[in-house]
Amino acid sequence: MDAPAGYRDPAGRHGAVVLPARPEAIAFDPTATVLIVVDMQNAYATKGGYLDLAGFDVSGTGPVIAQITRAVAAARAAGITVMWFQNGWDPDYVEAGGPGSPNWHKSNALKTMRRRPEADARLLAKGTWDYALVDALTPEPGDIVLGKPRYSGFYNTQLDSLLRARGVRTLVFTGIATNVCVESTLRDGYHREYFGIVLGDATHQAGPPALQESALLNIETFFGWVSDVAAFEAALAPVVSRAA
Ligand SMILES: NC(=O)N/C=C\C(=O)O
Repeated sequence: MDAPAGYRDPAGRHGAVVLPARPEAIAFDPTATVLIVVDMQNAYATKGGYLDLAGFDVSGTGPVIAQITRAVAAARAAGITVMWFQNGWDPDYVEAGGPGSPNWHKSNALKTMRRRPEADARLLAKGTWDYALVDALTPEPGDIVLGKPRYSGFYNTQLDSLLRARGVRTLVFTGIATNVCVESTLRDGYHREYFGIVLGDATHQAGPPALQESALLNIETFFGWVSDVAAFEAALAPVVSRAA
């Protein structure tokens, strides 16, 4: 949907499109927006990957992959940069931190490897199948692929510089897990003055379904906006047809 004449996005710019969302519609300028695909790695979305081995249900991730495919296509057609996050560490797990790091104690990947020695040195290690993006989702030239060592994409990465250098103000999120890396990154973005939007049907939780609901409710209440893929496609349609 095009914005009403003279409409400015929340940062005061013209040229915005308006996305129906909860708790209210949000305007964004496609030229100042990135679509972020969070951690769509085998670890999080494929049976036999980390989450599955750690006992989380990944049976619902197929539809999420399909929705992300649609969101990525819509973003590309509208000229929106697509960023792919990959969560994990070097093969020696130096970046994971040792017992002096809370990550060593809380990461269910590290805990699973300690509990299940047969999985050792496989989970979330760069260069492994577990770390790789799922086959169905492939970055293209012009996309940005960013590794990250903790839940938030802002922590110890170049994300903020990459966004600021491109004049980005709005982050549209898809991926896994809604309640962990999506929410952590969106919250960190909020504190850095980025507008965060989650396409809820292109995300999946780690844990019981109630966590999906509560993460989205928390985000829409305190940190950002929640919409869906069909609304994102429809909002961008005029931009795409102008570009064609
Ligand atoms: N990508 C994520 O949201 N990760 C969630 C849990 C983990 O990495 O242990």
